[in-house]
Parts: sequence; structure tokens; C-alpha cells
Amino acid sequence: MNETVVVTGGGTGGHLKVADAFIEEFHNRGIDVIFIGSSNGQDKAWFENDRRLKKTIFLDTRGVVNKNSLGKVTSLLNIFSKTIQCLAVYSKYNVKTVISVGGFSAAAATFASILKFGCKLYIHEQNSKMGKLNEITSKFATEVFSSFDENSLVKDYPVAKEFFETARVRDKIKTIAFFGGSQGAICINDFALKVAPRLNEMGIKIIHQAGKNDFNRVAEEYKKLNINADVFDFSKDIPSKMSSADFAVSRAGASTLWELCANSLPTFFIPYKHAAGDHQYYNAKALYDKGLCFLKREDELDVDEFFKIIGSDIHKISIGLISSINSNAISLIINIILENNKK
Ligand SMILES: CC(=O)N[C@H]1[C@@H](OP(=O)(O)OP(=O)(O)OC[C@H]2O[C@@H](n3ccc(=O)[nH]c3=O)[C@H](O)[C@@H]2O)O[C@H](CO)[C@@H](O)[C@@H]1O
Repeated sequence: MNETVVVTGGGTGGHLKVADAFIEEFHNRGIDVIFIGSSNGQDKAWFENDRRLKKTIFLDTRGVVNKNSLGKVTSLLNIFSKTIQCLAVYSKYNVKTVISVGGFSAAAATFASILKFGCKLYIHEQNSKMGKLNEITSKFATEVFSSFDENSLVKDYPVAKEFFETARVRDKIKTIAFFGGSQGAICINDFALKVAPRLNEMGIKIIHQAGKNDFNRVAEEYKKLNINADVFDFSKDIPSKMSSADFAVSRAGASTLWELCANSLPTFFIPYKHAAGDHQYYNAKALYDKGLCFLKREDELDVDEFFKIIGSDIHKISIGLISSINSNAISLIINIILENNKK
């Protein structure tokens, strides 16, 4: 019987985008993949009915962090029972390789990989600060990959090839894009609406991903301002939105951040301040320290400073971004996994 690989994790777009990169590469290499995620969060929307997958399993699991004691115990018991369920799946499909991209969706499948004799666990940590689950389970992993860890065997982030294919060096700002991460960000929406009239006067076009929950309000506000912006809630075609822009204002979720790098798009990052361990700030800080982006905390936003920034030398940053990331990360990671499994 052929081996089947399990990819697990999700919750939000940042984790799911990396899961997608693994699924795509395994699929292209003719290796069967089962995806195990959660029925809560965005996992179903991304992978239900995905033809590249041999099987999808969405478990009714929820996060453990940020719960009271009783909630924690209930969640842990639930994870335990789902772990048993995953072990049965591993036996049935001869699973010997599990790749976790983190998030609460990954808990049961990851624990099952640790408990199953002969099963290898690989982890992809997206952020500059390790997530809680990865912190616990990484001790049992055969390999942990991370773009922010000097010891990682592959330091480039798995970014879809479209972001590289549509990359170009930016010079003059004719279009600015606002990105709020997979769920949108009210703070970025409000900031965009504040600077929009002046951008409009300067003849700068606006692309704006507002997120599902705030989309109607944002679209209505642009109408009131009489600005013809390209506003949307969520798009499956972020590469073309990025490539149309000459500058971006964005949250600093890891997947978005590296996609912007791959696209050579100079960016002003406004990290989500409640991200665990402030990881969004440190994601962007790593780039900022190399002089490859602009960075401001959301409580320190200043409109005049923003206009100074967009008047500065974005060409130099755009050129610098070309060498900030290589396009072959996922292929290298999977080569390492497959080589390891031969041992
Ligand atoms: C609030 C929070 O804790 N967010 C975390 C979450 O962010 P979030 O889920 O927002 O993740 P990212 O910004 O890393 O990635 C979002 C992904 O969704 C895609 N996309 C987005 C908008 C859209 O309209 N269409 C679309 O396809 C982007 O191209 C990107 O690939 O996971 C990331 C990766 O672990 C973390 O770094 C973030 O801190």
C-alpha cells in the first residue's frame, strides 16, 4: 500500500496558505495527501471538495489558549478524543508523515503523529515567535522549518509562484493597495479612509481588501467620498492585486509579508497588536532591520508621516526585496522530508 501524507493545521489564511503550498507540491509529485483541519475557522472554506486531496477531515476542535480553566479542560478532552480518531486514520491509510502548519486545527493530528510508532512529524512555523502548539510539539518533530530561525534548513518562506511571476521593480507610486490579512483589519480600513481623499487628489489609485465583516461600511464610505476605489472583501487573486500596486499598507501576517517580498512590493506595515507574543510586529521588524520596509504600531499612526513615507525612495526598497526571498522553498522542504523518510 502506498504511503499517504497528512497536512494539518489552519484556522486562518496565514496557516492555510502554507498548507496549500504543501498540498500543491505533494500533489504535483503524485503523492496522496489527506488534509486534517477544524470545522471551526476558515479550513473548510479553503479545502472542502479540493480535488487535489485524497481525503479531507474537519474535526470539531477549538483553541485552548485564552479560555478559563473549565473551557481549557473541555477543549483538552476534546483534543484527546480527536487524537484517537486521527490515530485510526493513520492506521487505515498507512500515514508515516505528518506536516503541521500550526494553529489550533493542527493539535489532534499532531499529537497523533507523536503517539504513532514510526510516524514522523514535520512543522512549518510561519512567525517570528513560535505558536503555543508548535512550542510544545516541536520537541518531537523530525524537523522544524521557519523563515525567522537561523537554524532552519530552509529559510525561505513557501510563497505561491504567482507572486514571483508578477513581481516588478517599483519606482513611482500610481496605485496603493491596502491589505488587512485574511480577515481584514478595521484599523487599516479606517486609516485608508483617512488618507484616501489626499491620495485621490494626488491621482493615486486605491486597491483595498476590507475583509468580510467591514466590507459594506468601507465600500459605502468610498462612495460618500466619491472615490472610485477597487474595494473587495476577500479575493482569490491577491497576486494580481499586489502586482497592480506600487506600494502597500498591510498587516504583518507572515504569509502576506513574504508574498509582498516575493512581489518586490514596498510596504508600510501596521502589525496586529494582539497577535500572540506580538509576533506580527517582530515579523515586520526582521524586514525593517534590513531597511526593506516601513513599520509603525497602530497607536502611533500619523497621516503626515505616511505621506512623507510615500514620497521617499521606494525604488531602493523594491530592488532590495528581490533578494529577500527565493522561490523554491516548498520544493526544498519536501525534498528534505522525502530524503528523511528513506532513512
Ligand atoms: C490575527 C492573527 O493572529 N493573524 C495571524 C494569521 O494571519 P492571517 O490569516 O491574516 O495570515 P497572513 O496575513 O499570514 O496570510 C493571509 C493569506 O490569505 C491570503 N488572502 C488574504 C486576503 C484575501 O482577500 N485573499 C487572500 O487570498 C493572503 O494572500 C495570504 O496568503 O496567520 C499568520 C500566519 O501564521 C500570522 O502571521 C498572523 O499574525
